[in-house]
Amino acid sequence: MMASKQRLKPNKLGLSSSNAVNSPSSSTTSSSKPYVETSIDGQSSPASSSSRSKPLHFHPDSLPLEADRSKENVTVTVRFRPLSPREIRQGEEIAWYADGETIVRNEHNPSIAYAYDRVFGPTTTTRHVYDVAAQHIVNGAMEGVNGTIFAYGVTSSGKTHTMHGDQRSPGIIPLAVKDAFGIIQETPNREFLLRVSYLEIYNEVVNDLLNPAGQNLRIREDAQGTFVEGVKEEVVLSPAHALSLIAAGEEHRHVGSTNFNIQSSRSHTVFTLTIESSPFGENSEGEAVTLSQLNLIDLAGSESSKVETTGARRKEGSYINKSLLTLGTVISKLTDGRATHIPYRDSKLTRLLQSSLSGHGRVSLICTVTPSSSNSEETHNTLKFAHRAKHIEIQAAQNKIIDEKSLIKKYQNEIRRLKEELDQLKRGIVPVPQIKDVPDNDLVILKQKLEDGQVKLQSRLEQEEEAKAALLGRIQRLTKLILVSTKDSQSSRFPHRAGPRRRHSFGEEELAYLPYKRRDLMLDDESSEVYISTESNVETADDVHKGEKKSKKHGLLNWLKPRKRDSSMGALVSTNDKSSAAKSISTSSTPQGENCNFQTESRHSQSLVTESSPSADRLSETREDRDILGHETPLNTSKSADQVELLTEQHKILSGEVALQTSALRRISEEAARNPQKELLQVEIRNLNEEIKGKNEQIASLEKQIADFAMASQRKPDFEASPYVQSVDDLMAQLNEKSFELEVKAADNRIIQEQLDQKIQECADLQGTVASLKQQLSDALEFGSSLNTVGITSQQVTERKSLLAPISLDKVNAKSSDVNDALLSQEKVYYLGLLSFFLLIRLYLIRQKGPPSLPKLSKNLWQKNFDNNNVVMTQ
Ligand SMILES: Nc1ncnc2c1ncn2[C@@H]1O[C@H](COP(=O)(O)OP(=O)(O)OP(=O)(O)O)[C@@H](O)[C@H]1O
Repeated sequence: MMASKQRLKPNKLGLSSSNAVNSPSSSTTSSSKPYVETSIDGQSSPASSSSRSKPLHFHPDSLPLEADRSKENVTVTVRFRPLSPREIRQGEEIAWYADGETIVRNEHNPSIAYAYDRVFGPTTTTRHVYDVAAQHIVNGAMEGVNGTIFAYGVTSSGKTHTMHGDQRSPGIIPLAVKDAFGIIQETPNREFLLRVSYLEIYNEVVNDLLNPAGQNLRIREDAQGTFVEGVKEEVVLSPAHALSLIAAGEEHRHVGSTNFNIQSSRSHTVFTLTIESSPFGENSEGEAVTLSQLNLIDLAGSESSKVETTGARRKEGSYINKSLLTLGTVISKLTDGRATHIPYRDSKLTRLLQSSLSGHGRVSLICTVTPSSSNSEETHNTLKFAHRAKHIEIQAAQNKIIDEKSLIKKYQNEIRRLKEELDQLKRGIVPVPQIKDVPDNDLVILKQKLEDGQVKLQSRLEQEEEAKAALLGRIQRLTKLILVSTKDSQSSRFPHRAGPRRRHSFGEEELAYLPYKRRDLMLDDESSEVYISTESNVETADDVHKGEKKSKKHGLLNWLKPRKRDSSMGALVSTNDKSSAAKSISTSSTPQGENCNFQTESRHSQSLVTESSPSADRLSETREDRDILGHETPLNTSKSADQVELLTEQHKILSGEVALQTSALRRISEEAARNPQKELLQVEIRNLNEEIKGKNEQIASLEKQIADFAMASQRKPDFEASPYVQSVDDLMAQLNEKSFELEVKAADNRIIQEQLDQKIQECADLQGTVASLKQQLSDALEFGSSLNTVGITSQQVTERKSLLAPISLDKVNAKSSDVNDALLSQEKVYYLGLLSFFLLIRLYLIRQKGPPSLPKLSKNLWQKNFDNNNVVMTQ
């Protein structure tokens, strides 16, 4: 309908539609053609004001570090959507139409017309809109120039369709994300770090869509402009990764049903891609970093007072209208040379867009409009808004580099520092002193030394291994975040991306993050096919389908390899080395991915990597895998850990996908329950169920692989080849040898020790005997007084006592043989003394009583003997 309308109304100015542009440069120059028709508000058309836009080419090497400012205007385009089934049924007429490529004209009053950089009719595909209205902004952002693209229009005019799109027609956001990664792929001489944030402004409150805890965030300002404090930023590694984050964020976005749109956006969303890049390769150290932001904004739609809303919807609507009104005022003031105060602070939206609107980056405004007569007034307001915006001048400049703010610099520095630490650690492994030189005479000391050495060595090795593993892990994690092209910068045929860029079709896993059919659920939308009936849309669907077919099982999740490892991390594999086929693991996380089984791939055709075919993507994956699995790389020490990390990463992503699809399934099932007649929903449910099943199978397979890796790495340590391991091996051999010698000597030692123990025991026994004898002696001495009578003086007793003085156990222990000798001689003396003592007592008793049987003669003789004996004893 609209298409035919457009044909019926040829361009009055003869602007041929063959001028259709495919490049941003032509898009901005297209409006330089004179167009003097006066618009309804009496202003001259803004068409000519954009002529200062310059074509953009990406020459990373020639990027000036200082700002290269040139004046240009906001790119303003208008996109018509087709009449909706409801509007058709209600017999709505067309009130506005696209007259050629740059003019919007009023059907009822043809003199009312506005010119823009480009006007897209209802049959135009989002891809085409992207090429004209967005690609140059994305290019600029990748060069270091901030960019903002936003869709503005009344409710249900097609903003979300344009910015997000669905699986059949991906929107500006997924296309921009895809393009950003495509640019990295084709820029081998720079390395990039990409991170994303996603927030919404709902009822004048800023919420973080990537972090449900981040509610009511504050907008702050610093030298670089306004920013949201505490918003979560995620480093992204692939288009699918970024899109999965958006999809997850969308789950938290406020949407609600209105009279016009069953899924109307009730909040403005801002998706920000922060891009850092620095030269890559030799001698790039210390080079400057560019940092820029690409803001992709899906505004909530302004609502006409005719819309019957109540309660929460009305409140939301008034917040939405107020913020859009402020946006309009800000834009008016910006274009009014006399305005002194720009009311950015009057709404969160304008406050957030302050840097962009005040001319510090490129801006593309895509105004979505409906042709229907019932919305004629709102459409006219949108057109006037777009008209005003066209006058905003911008001075886009490449961002100055602020090192402290640059994450890529921080990571690069940290990687460098960690590598130095790692080198130091490697150098620090010195062989332990040669224990052969230790004299053998002191067995105990030797044994002690060896034991100490063994313990120390063991703990030192453990510590060093832990430190090394931690360092390597950190280096790898950081390195993975920095993206570089899989192209060889030396051999690249296009060292500086010039000419038309290849177009990357969407792989299935990227599409998986887009709604199957996002918002074709307009009220009374009976035939969802109405919107895809135009030839261009069919073409898109075909494109996508072809893309799907081509990239089936060869998704682009790991489309780019993370930064190549440099020599200290492990040399890059020679991609031309056909001889060494490497075992590779599929890193695809496509729903129909190949279960990550090992497969052999020859490492040929580096050039293929530069092609856009999914197989090329596949090759880049393979190359990454080789780096990780790398039989060639000295990073063997961590390959298993890497693989497990990779598989775990895939596991996480797949689990995320399953969670998302499960929630989509829930929503669609609810919808199907409400509309049982809609067969399409049933088909969708079946498809989703199958996909979820397939992914669950993949998850199970990944889990198995992770477990297998864990077991394999336990069985086979990876340290075999390193010099570190060799020195450890030498030490262990030495240690074993010495341990054996020690065993032998320890056995001898044990025997000697046993003998010694025996002697000590004997001495102890003797000492016991001595003690008991001493006791007896002291008992006997209690008879001291009576001893005097037999002629033994106390001095004599003392002398004898000293003869029997206690024998120190310590002395015995120190010199056991001497002690034994001494004891023996002391024993003799002691026993003699004792014997004499008993004899004396006996004599004394005999003398007192006399033996009853002794004859007198004998008695005298005994007395004589006693006297003699007494003389002997006293002498
Ligand atoms: N160019 C288009 N081609 C086909 N269908 C479109 C187009 N633009 C919008 N639609 C359809 O129109 C409906 C409303 O679009 P959409 O939800 O994108 O509007 P919106 O401006 O974002 O609305 P709101 O402000 O209420 O969120 C959707 O069903 C969408 O699929």
